[in-house]
Amino acid sequence: MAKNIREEIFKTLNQIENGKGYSNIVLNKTTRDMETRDANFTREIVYGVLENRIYLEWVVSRYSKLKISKISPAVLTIIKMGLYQILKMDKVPDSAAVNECVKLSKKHANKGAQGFINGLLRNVARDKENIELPDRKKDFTKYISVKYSYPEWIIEDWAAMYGESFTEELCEANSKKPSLNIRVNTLAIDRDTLMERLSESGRECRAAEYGKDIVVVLNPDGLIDTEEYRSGLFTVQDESSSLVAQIMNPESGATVVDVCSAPGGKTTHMAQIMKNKGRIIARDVHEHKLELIESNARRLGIDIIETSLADAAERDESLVDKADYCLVDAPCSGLGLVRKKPEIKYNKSRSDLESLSKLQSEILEASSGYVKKGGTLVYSTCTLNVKENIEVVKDFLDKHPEFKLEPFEAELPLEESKRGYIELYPNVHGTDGFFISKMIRM
Ligand SMILES: C[S@@+](CC[C@H](N)C(=O)[O-])C[C@H]1O[C@@H](n2cnc3c(N)ncnc32)[C@H](O)[C@@H]1O
Repeated sequence: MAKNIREEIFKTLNQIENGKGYSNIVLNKTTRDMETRDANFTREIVYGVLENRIYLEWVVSRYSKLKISKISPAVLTIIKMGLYQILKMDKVPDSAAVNECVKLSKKHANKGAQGFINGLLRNVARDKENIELPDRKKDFTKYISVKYSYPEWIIEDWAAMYGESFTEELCEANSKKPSLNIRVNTLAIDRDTLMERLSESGRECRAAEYGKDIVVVLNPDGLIDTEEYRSGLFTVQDESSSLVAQIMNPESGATVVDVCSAPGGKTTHMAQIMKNKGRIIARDVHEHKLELIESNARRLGIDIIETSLADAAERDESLVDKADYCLVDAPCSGLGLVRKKPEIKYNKSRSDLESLSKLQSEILEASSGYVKKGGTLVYSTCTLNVKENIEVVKDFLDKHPEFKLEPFEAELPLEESKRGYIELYPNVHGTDGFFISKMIRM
Protein backbone atom coordinates (compact mmCIF):
# COMPACT_ATOMS: atom_id res chain seq x y z
CA MET A 1 0.00 0.00 0.00
CA ALA A 2 1.30 3.48 -0.89
CA LYS A 3 2.60 5.46 2.08
CA ASN A 4 0.18 8.32 2.36
CA ILE A 5 -3.02 6.55 1.64
CA ARG A 6 -4.67 7.38 4.98
CA GLU A 7 -3.61 11.00 4.56
CA GLU A 8 -5.39 10.99 1.18
CA ILE A 9 -8.49 9.45 2.77
CA PHE A 10 -8.44 12.09 5.52
CA LYS A 11 -8.16 14.95 2.99
CA THR A 12 -10.88 13.51 0.78
CA LEU A 13 -13.27 13.15 3.69
CA ASN A 14 -12.61 16.73 4.81
CA GLN A 15 -13.30 18.02 1.32
CA ILE A 16 -16.62 16.19 1.06
CA GLU A 17 -17.69 16.98 4.63
CA ASN A 18 -16.95 20.68 4.00
CA GLY A 19 -19.29 20.62 1.01
CA LYS A 20 -16.47 21.06 -1.54
CA GLY A 21 -17.73 18.40 -3.93
CA TYR A 22 -19.87 15.29 -4.29
CA SER A 23 -18.28 12.10 -2.98
CA ASN A 24 -18.17 10.34 -6.36
CA ILE A 25 -16.46 13.28 -8.08
CA VAL A 26 -13.95 14.04 -5.30
CA LEU A 27 -13.17 10.33 -4.94
CA ASN A 28 -12.63 9.88 -8.65
CA LYS A 29 -10.03 12.66 -8.51
CA THR A 30 -8.32 11.24 -5.41
CA THR A 31 -8.09 7.71 -6.75
CA ARG A 32 -7.29 8.53 -10.38
CA ASP A 33 -3.57 7.76 -10.13
CA MET A 34 -3.73 5.12 -7.41
CA GLU A 35 -3.11 1.38 -7.75
CA THR A 36 -6.43 -0.51 -7.85
CA ARG A 37 -5.91 -1.96 -4.37
CA ASP A 38 -5.27 1.47 -2.82
CA ALA A 39 -8.16 3.02 -4.75
CA ASN A 40 -10.54 0.34 -3.48
CA PHE A 41 -9.32 0.75 0.10
CA THR A 42 -9.73 4.54 -0.17
CA ARG A 43 -13.23 4.23 -1.58
CA GLU A 44 -14.28 1.74 1.04
CA ILE A 45 -13.22 3.94 3.96
CA VAL A 46 -14.44 7.24 2.49
CA TYR A 47 -17.85 5.82 1.60
CA GLY A 48 -17.99 3.85 4.83
CA VAL A 49 -17.32 6.89 7.01
CA LEU A 50 -19.80 9.05 5.10
CA GLU A 51 -22.47 6.40 5.00
CA ASN A 52 -22.15 5.55 8.72
CA ARG A 53 -21.68 9.06 10.07
CA ILE A 54 -24.55 9.03 12.58
CA TYR A 55 -23.75 5.50 13.79
CA LEU A 56 -20.05 6.32 14.25
CA GLU A 57 -20.88 9.54 16.11
CA TRP A 58 -23.29 7.57 18.30
CA VAL A 59 -20.38 5.27 19.21
CA VAL A 60 -18.13 8.29 19.90
CA SER A 61 -20.79 9.79 22.17
CA ARG A 62 -20.91 6.56 24.23
CA TYR A 63 -17.15 6.20 24.64
CA SER A 64 -15.96 9.80 24.87
CA LYS A 65 -15.91 11.95 27.99
CA LEU A 66 -15.86 15.01 25.72
CA LYS A 67 -19.09 16.07 24.01
CA ILE A 68 -18.96 15.66 20.21
CA SER A 69 -19.44 19.42 19.77
CA LYS A 70 -16.16 19.96 21.70
CA ILE A 71 -14.13 17.65 19.43
CA SER A 72 -12.43 19.43 16.52
CA PRO A 73 -13.61 18.40 13.02
CA ALA A 74 -10.14 17.03 12.10
CA VAL A 75 -9.94 14.88 15.24
CA LEU A 76 -13.50 13.65 14.75
CA THR A 77 -12.70 12.65 11.17
CA ILE A 78 -9.64 10.67 12.30
CA ILE A 79 -11.69 8.94 15.01
CA LYS A 80 -14.45 8.03 12.54
CA MET A 81 -11.87 6.63 10.10
CA GLY A 82 -10.51 4.46 12.91
CA LEU A 83 -13.93 3.38 14.18
CA TYR A 84 -15.09 2.44 10.71
CA GLN A 85 -12.08 0.16 10.25
CA ILE A 86 -12.51 -1.38 13.72
CA LEU A 87 -16.27 -1.88 13.57
CA LYS A 88 -17.04 -2.52 9.93
CA MET A 89 -13.92 -3.84 8.19
CA ASP A 90 -12.69 -7.36 8.88
CA LYS A 91 -9.54 -7.10 6.82
CA VAL A 92 -7.82 -4.39 8.91
CA PRO A 93 -6.51 -5.60 12.31
CA ASP A 94 -7.73 -3.31 15.11
CA SER A 95 -4.16 -2.56 16.20
CA ALA A 96 -3.22 -1.39 12.69
CA ALA A 97 -6.33 0.82 12.50
CA VAL A 98 -5.48 2.44 15.86
CA ASN A 99 -1.77 2.90 15.06
CA GLU A 100 -2.46 4.47 11.66
CA CYS A 101 -4.94 6.92 13.21
CA VAL A 102 -2.44 7.86 15.89
CA LYS A 103 0.17 8.49 13.15
CA LEU A 104 -2.31 10.65 11.28
CA SER A 105 -3.13 12.57 14.44
CA LYS A 106 0.56 13.52 14.88
CA LYS A 107 0.18 15.73 11.81
CA HIS A 108 -3.35 17.00 12.38
CA ALA A 109 -3.93 17.15 16.15
CA ASN A 110 -2.17 18.40 19.29
CA LYS A 111 -0.59 16.07 21.90
CA GLY A 112 -3.71 15.93 24.11
CA ALA A 113 -5.88 14.98 21.15
CA GLN A 114 -3.42 12.23 20.13
CA GLY A 115 -3.84 10.55 23.52
CA PHE A 116 -7.61 11.01 23.34
CA ILE A 117 -7.80 9.37 19.89
CA ASN A 118 -5.58 6.48 20.97
CA GLY A 119 -7.56 5.85 24.20
CA LEU A 120 -10.99 6.07 22.60
CA LEU A 121 -10.16 3.76 19.68
CA ARG A 122 -8.56 1.18 21.99
CA ASN A 123 -11.60 1.23 24.31
CA VAL A 124 -14.00 0.67 21.43
CA ALA A 125 -11.82 -2.09 19.95
CA ARG A 126 -11.87 -3.94 23.32
CA ASP A 127 -15.63 -3.51 23.76
CA LYS A 128 -16.81 -3.81 20.17
CA GLU A 129 -19.06 -6.84 20.72
CA ASN A 130 -21.09 -4.92 23.33
CA ILE A 131 -22.02 -1.72 21.50
CA GLU A 132 -25.75 -1.17 21.90
CA LEU A 133 -28.16 0.53 19.55
CA PRO A 134 -31.22 2.51 20.70
CA ASP A 135 -34.18 0.28 21.65
CA ARG A 136 -36.16 -0.54 18.49
CA LYS A 137 -39.42 -1.17 20.35
CA LYS A 138 -39.27 2.07 22.32
CA ASP A 139 -38.16 4.31 19.48
CA PHE A 140 -38.18 2.93 15.92
CA THR A 141 -37.09 6.23 14.37
CA LYS A 142 -34.05 6.63 16.63
CA TYR A 143 -33.08 2.96 16.20
CA ILE A 144 -33.12 3.12 12.37
CA SER A 145 -31.59 6.58 12.37
CA VAL A 146 -28.56 5.31 14.35
CA LYS A 147 -28.30 1.84 12.82
CA TYR A 148 -28.32 3.08 9.22
CA SER A 149 -27.21 6.70 9.81
CA TYR A 150 -30.10 8.81 8.60
CA PRO A 151 -31.35 12.08 10.07
CA GLU A 152 -34.49 11.25 12.03
CA TRP A 153 -36.75 13.39 9.82
CA ILE A 154 -36.05 11.20 6.77
CA ILE A 155 -36.97 8.04 8.71
CA GLU A 156 -40.14 9.68 10.06
CA ASP A 157 -41.15 10.74 6.55
CA TRP A 158 -40.36 7.36 4.94
CA ALA A 159 -42.14 5.45 7.72
CA ALA A 160 -45.22 7.66 7.20
CA MET A 161 -45.08 7.12 3.41
CA TYR A 162 -44.02 3.47 3.15
CA GLY A 163 -44.50 1.90 6.63
CA GLU A 164 -41.84 0.84 9.14
CA SER A 165 -40.76 -2.53 7.77
CA PHE A 166 -40.47 -1.22 4.18
CA THR A 167 -38.39 1.69 5.51
CA GLU A 168 -36.06 -0.71 7.30
CA GLU A 169 -35.66 -2.83 4.14
CA LEU A 170 -35.01 0.31 2.10
CA CYS A 171 -32.29 1.49 4.51
CA GLU A 172 -30.73 -1.99 4.51
CA ALA A 173 -30.68 -2.07 0.68
CA ASN A 174 -29.23 1.45 0.59
CA SER A 175 -26.33 0.28 2.76
CA LYS A 176 -25.20 -2.27 0.15
CA LYS A 177 -22.62 -1.35 -2.47
CA PRO A 178 -24.37 -1.12 -5.86
CA SER A 179 -22.92 -2.81 -8.93
CA LEU A 180 -21.87 -0.62 -11.83
CA ASN A 181 -24.43 -0.25 -14.61
CA ILE A 182 -23.47 0.79 -18.12
CA ARG A 183 -25.73 1.78 -21.01
CA VAL A 184 -24.91 0.31 -24.37
CA ASN A 185 -24.59 2.83 -27.19
CA THR A 186 -27.03 1.08 -29.49
CA LEU A 187 -26.02 3.42 -32.33
CA ALA A 188 -22.64 1.65 -32.35
CA ILE A 189 -23.15 -1.89 -31.01
CA ASP A 190 -25.89 -4.16 -29.65
CA ARG A 191 -26.04 -5.33 -26.05
CA ASP A 192 -25.09 -8.98 -26.68
CA THR A 193 -22.07 -8.07 -28.78
CA LEU A 194 -20.81 -5.56 -26.21
CA MET A 195 -21.28 -8.13 -23.44
CA GLU A 196 -19.29 -10.69 -25.45
CA ARG A 197 -16.51 -8.16 -25.97
CA LEU A 198 -16.40 -7.25 -22.30
CA SER A 199 -16.44 -10.92 -21.25
CA GLU A 200 -13.53 -11.66 -23.58
CA SER A 201 -11.51 -9.02 -21.73
CA GLY A 202 -12.29 -10.64 -18.37
CA ARG A 203 -15.35 -8.66 -17.31
CA GLU A 204 -18.17 -10.44 -15.53
CA CYS A 205 -21.40 -8.97 -16.80
CA ARG A 206 -25.09 -9.68 -17.15
CA ALA A 207 -28.04 -8.05 -18.89
CA ALA A 208 -30.12 -5.86 -16.54
CA GLU A 209 -33.58 -7.01 -15.60
CA TYR A 210 -35.63 -3.95 -16.64
CA GLY A 211 -33.34 -1.66 -18.63
CA LYS A 212 -33.20 -2.93 -22.22
CA ASP A 213 -29.92 -1.14 -22.91
CA ILE A 214 -28.24 -1.75 -19.56
CA VAL A 215 -25.42 -4.14 -18.67
CA VAL A 216 -24.50 -4.82 -15.04
CA VAL A 217 -20.73 -5.13 -14.62
CA LEU A 218 -19.62 -7.01 -11.51
CA ASN A 219 -15.87 -6.23 -11.78
CA PRO A 220 -15.82 -2.68 -13.15
CA ASP A 221 -12.35 -1.49 -12.03
CA GLY A 222 -10.73 0.54 -14.80
CA LEU A 223 -13.71 0.19 -17.13
CA ILE A 224 -13.68 3.82 -18.20
CA ASP A 225 -10.02 3.56 -19.20
CA THR A 226 -10.83 0.96 -21.84
CA GLU A 227 -10.93 1.33 -25.61
CA GLU A 228 -14.63 0.34 -25.50
CA TYR A 229 -15.40 3.39 -23.37
CA ARG A 230 -13.13 5.78 -25.29
CA SER A 231 -14.66 4.78 -28.59
CA GLY A 232 -18.15 5.46 -27.26
CA LEU A 233 -19.56 1.92 -27.09
CA PHE A 234 -21.14 2.64 -23.71
CA THR A 235 -21.74 5.22 -21.04
CA VAL A 236 -22.23 4.89 -17.28
CA GLN A 237 -25.88 5.09 -16.22
CA ASP A 238 -27.99 3.44 -13.52
CA GLU A 239 -30.73 1.12 -14.70
CA SER A 240 -33.50 3.23 -13.10
CA SER A 241 -32.29 6.36 -14.86
CA SER A 242 -32.25 4.51 -18.20
CA LEU A 243 -35.92 3.64 -17.78
CA VAL A 244 -36.87 7.29 -18.30
CA ALA A 245 -35.97 7.32 -22.02
CA GLN A 246 -37.13 3.70 -22.35
CA ILE A 247 -40.59 4.70 -21.04
CA MET A 248 -40.64 7.90 -23.10
CA ASN A 249 -39.73 5.80 -26.18
CA PRO A 250 -39.47 8.75 -28.63
CA GLU A 251 -39.93 8.01 -32.33
CA SER A 252 -37.15 8.50 -34.81
CA GLY A 253 -37.48 11.92 -36.49
CA ALA A 254 -39.43 13.50 -33.61
CA THR A 255 -38.88 16.86 -31.91
CA VAL A 256 -37.96 16.53 -28.23
CA VAL A 257 -37.53 19.23 -25.59
CA ASP A 258 -35.47 18.19 -22.55
CA VAL A 259 -35.70 21.08 -20.09
CA CYS A 260 -33.30 19.92 -17.31
CA SER A 261 -30.86 17.93 -19.37
CA ALA A 262 -27.31 18.17 -18.03
CA PRO A 263 -25.09 16.16 -18.03
CA GLY A 264 -27.10 14.54 -20.79
CA GLY A 265 -27.59 10.93 -19.62
CA LYS A 266 -31.22 10.80 -20.67
CA THR A 267 -30.81 13.19 -23.61
CA THR A 268 -28.22 10.95 -25.26
CA HIS A 269 -30.30 7.87 -24.49
CA MET A 270 -33.33 9.43 -26.19
CA ALA A 271 -31.10 10.23 -29.19
CA GLN A 272 -30.06 6.56 -29.34
CA ILE A 273 -33.69 5.40 -29.26
CA MET A 274 -34.44 7.93 -32.04
CA LYS A 275 -31.55 6.38 -34.07
CA ASN A 276 -29.90 9.80 -34.10
CA LYS A 277 -32.70 11.21 -36.33
CA GLY A 278 -34.88 14.18 -35.43
CA ARG A 279 -34.15 17.08 -33.10
CA ILE A 280 -33.51 17.29 -29.36
CA ILE A 281 -33.47 20.70 -27.71
CA ALA A 282 -31.48 20.13 -24.54
CA ARG A 283 -31.52 22.89 -21.93
CA ASP A 284 -30.15 23.57 -18.50
CA VAL A 285 -29.94 26.56 -16.18
CA HIS A 286 -26.18 26.09 -15.58
CA GLU A 287 -24.10 27.14 -18.55
CA HIS A 288 -20.96 25.15 -17.58
CA LYS A 289 -23.01 21.94 -17.63
CA LEU A 290 -24.02 22.34 -21.28
CA GLU A 291 -20.48 21.40 -22.33
CA LEU A 292 -20.93 18.07 -20.53
CA ILE A 293 -23.94 17.26 -22.69
CA GLU A 294 -22.03 18.21 -25.83
CA SER A 295 -18.95 16.15 -24.98
CA ASN A 296 -21.07 13.13 -24.03
CA ALA A 297 -22.94 13.41 -27.33
CA ARG A 298 -19.67 13.73 -29.31
CA ARG A 299 -18.18 10.64 -27.68
CA LEU A 300 -21.33 8.65 -28.49
CA GLY A 301 -21.44 9.90 -32.10
CA ILE A 302 -24.76 11.78 -31.65
CA ASP A 303 -25.43 14.96 -33.63
CA ILE A 304 -29.14 15.76 -33.19
CA ILE A 305 -28.79 17.52 -29.82
CA GLU A 306 -28.89 21.32 -29.67
CA THR A 307 -27.96 22.68 -26.25
CA SER A 308 -29.11 26.02 -24.86
CA LEU A 309 -29.15 27.90 -21.59
CA ALA A 310 -32.62 28.41 -20.13
CA ASP A 311 -34.50 28.52 -16.85
CA ALA A 312 -37.10 25.78 -17.16
CA ALA A 313 -39.39 27.51 -14.67
CA GLU A 314 -40.04 30.25 -17.24
CA ARG A 315 -42.01 29.34 -20.34
CA ASP A 316 -40.23 29.99 -23.64
CA GLU A 317 -43.03 31.12 -25.97
CA SER A 318 -41.01 30.10 -29.05
CA LEU A 319 -41.36 26.43 -28.08
CA VAL A 320 -45.10 26.38 -27.32
CA ASP A 321 -46.84 23.44 -29.08
CA LYS A 322 -43.58 22.43 -30.80
CA ALA A 323 -42.63 19.22 -28.97
CA ASP A 324 -43.71 15.68 -29.78
CA TYR A 325 -42.05 14.75 -26.50
CA CYS A 326 -41.02 16.82 -23.50
CA LEU A 327 -38.88 15.55 -20.65
CA VAL A 328 -38.90 17.19 -17.22
CA ASP A 329 -36.16 15.36 -15.30
CA ALA A 330 -36.48 17.76 -12.43
CA PRO A 331 -33.93 18.96 -9.87
CA CYS A 332 -34.82 17.06 -6.69
CA SER A 333 -33.65 16.07 -3.21
CA GLY A 334 -31.84 13.03 -4.65
CA LEU A 335 -32.86 10.67 -1.83
CA GLY A 336 -32.95 7.79 -4.30
CA LEU A 337 -29.18 8.04 -4.77
CA VAL A 338 -27.87 7.52 -1.24
CA ARG A 339 -26.24 4.21 -2.23
CA LYS A 340 -23.84 6.21 -4.42
CA LYS A 341 -23.74 9.61 -2.73
CA PRO A 342 -24.28 8.88 0.96
CA GLU A 343 -23.72 12.52 1.98
CA ILE A 344 -27.10 13.35 0.37
CA LYS A 345 -28.72 12.02 3.55
CA TYR A 346 -27.25 14.82 5.62
CA ASN A 347 -27.32 17.73 3.18
CA LYS A 348 -31.06 18.21 2.95
CA SER A 349 -33.77 19.40 5.30
CA ARG A 350 -37.56 19.15 5.24
CA SER A 351 -37.82 22.77 4.16
CA ASP A 352 -35.49 22.09 1.18
CA LEU A 353 -37.92 19.41 0.07
CA GLU A 354 -40.83 21.85 0.25
CA SER A 355 -39.06 24.47 -1.86
CA LEU A 356 -38.03 21.77 -4.34
CA SER A 357 -41.59 20.60 -4.85
CA LYS A 358 -42.62 24.21 -5.52
CA LEU A 359 -39.84 24.56 -8.15
CA GLN A 360 -40.76 21.17 -9.68
CA SER A 361 -44.39 22.28 -10.07
CA GLU A 362 -43.30 25.53 -11.70
CA ILE A 363 -41.02 23.69 -14.14
CA LEU A 364 -43.71 21.13 -15.01
CA GLU A 365 -46.28 23.88 -15.51
CA ALA A 366 -44.00 25.95 -17.79
CA SER A 367 -42.75 22.96 -19.81
CA SER A 368 -46.14 21.33 -20.37
CA GLY A 369 -46.92 24.15 -22.80
CA TYR A 370 -44.29 22.81 -25.24
CA VAL A 371 -46.19 19.55 -25.77
CA LYS A 372 -48.23 19.32 -29.00
CA LYS A 373 -51.72 17.76 -28.95
CA GLY A 374 -51.16 13.99 -28.85
CA GLY A 375 -47.62 14.57 -27.57
CA THR A 376 -45.95 13.00 -24.51
CA LEU A 377 -44.80 14.61 -21.28
CA VAL A 378 -42.53 12.65 -18.93
CA TYR A 379 -41.85 13.89 -15.39
CA SER A 380 -39.13 12.12 -13.40
CA THR A 381 -36.96 12.53 -10.31
CA CYS A 382 -34.25 10.53 -8.57
CA THR A 383 -35.86 10.87 -5.17
CA LEU A 384 -38.10 8.90 -2.84
CA ASN A 385 -40.52 11.50 -1.55
CA VAL A 386 -44.19 11.56 -2.60
CA LYS A 387 -44.29 15.36 -2.29
CA GLU A 388 -41.73 15.70 -5.11
CA ASN A 389 -43.16 12.80 -7.08
CA ILE A 390 -46.76 11.72 -7.46
CA GLU A 391 -48.12 14.75 -5.58
CA VAL A 392 -46.47 17.13 -8.06
CA VAL A 393 -48.01 15.12 -10.91
CA LYS A 394 -51.49 14.89 -9.33
CA ASP A 395 -51.49 18.58 -8.58
CA PHE A 396 -50.52 19.28 -12.21
CA LEU A 397 -53.21 16.94 -13.59
CA ASP A 398 -55.88 18.59 -11.40
CA LYS A 399 -55.09 21.90 -13.09
CA HIS A 400 -54.68 20.40 -16.58
CA PRO A 401 -57.55 18.15 -17.66
CA GLU A 402 -56.03 18.15 -21.17
CA PHE A 403 -53.29 15.81 -19.86
CA LYS A 404 -53.76 12.25 -18.61
CA LEU A 405 -51.48 9.54 -17.26
CA GLU A 406 -50.47 7.06 -19.95
CA PRO A 407 -49.83 3.36 -19.14
CA PHE A 408 -46.42 2.10 -20.28
CA GLU A 409 -46.39 -1.67 -19.75
CA ALA A 410 -45.20 -2.12 -23.38
CA GLU A 411 -42.02 -0.24 -22.47
CA LEU A 412 -41.69 -1.66 -18.92
CA PRO A 413 -43.64 -4.87 -18.35
CA LEU A 414 -44.52 -4.39 -14.67
CA GLU A 415 -47.92 -4.21 -12.96
CA GLU A 416 -47.31 -0.62 -11.74
CA SER A 417 -46.67 0.53 -15.32
CA LYS A 418 -50.42 0.27 -15.97
CA ARG A 419 -50.99 3.32 -13.73
CA GLY A 420 -48.77 5.54 -15.87
CA TYR A 421 -46.24 6.14 -13.08
CA ILE A 422 -43.78 4.10 -11.09
CA GLU A 423 -41.54 4.55 -8.07
CA LEU A 424 -38.44 2.31 -8.15
CA TYR A 425 -36.75 1.20 -4.93
CA PRO A 426 -33.32 -0.33 -4.17
CA ASN A 427 -35.00 -2.95 -1.93
CA VAL A 428 -37.61 -3.95 -4.54
CA HIS A 429 -36.03 -3.40 -7.95
CA GLY A 430 -32.34 -3.42 -7.02
CA THR A 431 -31.94 0.00 -8.68
CA ASP A 432 -31.42 3.54 -7.43
CA GLY A 433 -34.60 5.10 -6.09
CA PHE A 434 -36.46 6.83 -8.92
CA PHE A 435 -39.88 8.19 -9.94
CA ILE A 436 -41.12 8.21 -13.54
CA SER A 437 -44.52 9.31 -14.83
CA LYS A 438 -45.77 9.47 -18.40
CA MET A 439 -48.56 11.78 -19.53
CA ILE A 440 -50.26 12.42 -22.87
CA ARG A 441 -51.77 15.70 -24.03
CA MET A 442 -55.23 14.93 -25.43
C1 LIG B 1 -31.72 15.55 -12.26
S1 LIG B 1 -30.60 16.61 -13.02
C2 LIG B 1 -30.81 16.21 -14.70
C3 LIG B 1 -30.08 14.99 -15.14
C4 LIG B 1 -30.15 14.80 -16.65
N1 LIG B 1 -31.51 14.80 -17.14
C5 LIG B 1 -29.45 13.54 -17.08
O1 LIG B 1 -30.11 12.54 -17.30
O2 LIG B 1 -28.23 13.55 -17.20
C6 LIG B 1 -31.41 18.13 -12.93
C7 LIG B 1 -30.77 19.22 -13.77
O3 LIG B 1 -31.64 20.35 -13.68
C8 LIG B 1 -30.84 21.50 -13.74
N2 LIG B 1 -31.68 22.60 -13.24
C9 LIG B 1 -31.90 22.98 -11.95
N3 LIG B 1 -32.78 24.00 -11.92
C10 LIG B 1 -33.12 24.28 -13.21
C11 LIG B 1 -33.96 25.23 -13.83
N4 LIG B 1 -34.64 26.13 -13.12
N5 LIG B 1 -34.04 25.23 -15.17
C12 LIG B 1 -33.34 24.34 -15.92
N6 LIG B 1 -32.52 23.42 -15.39
C13 LIG B 1 -32.41 23.39 -14.05
C14 LIG B 1 -29.61 21.17 -12.95
O4 LIG B 1 -28.53 21.97 -13.36
C15 LIG B 1 -29.42 19.69 -13.30
O5 LIG B 1 -28.49 19.57 -14.34
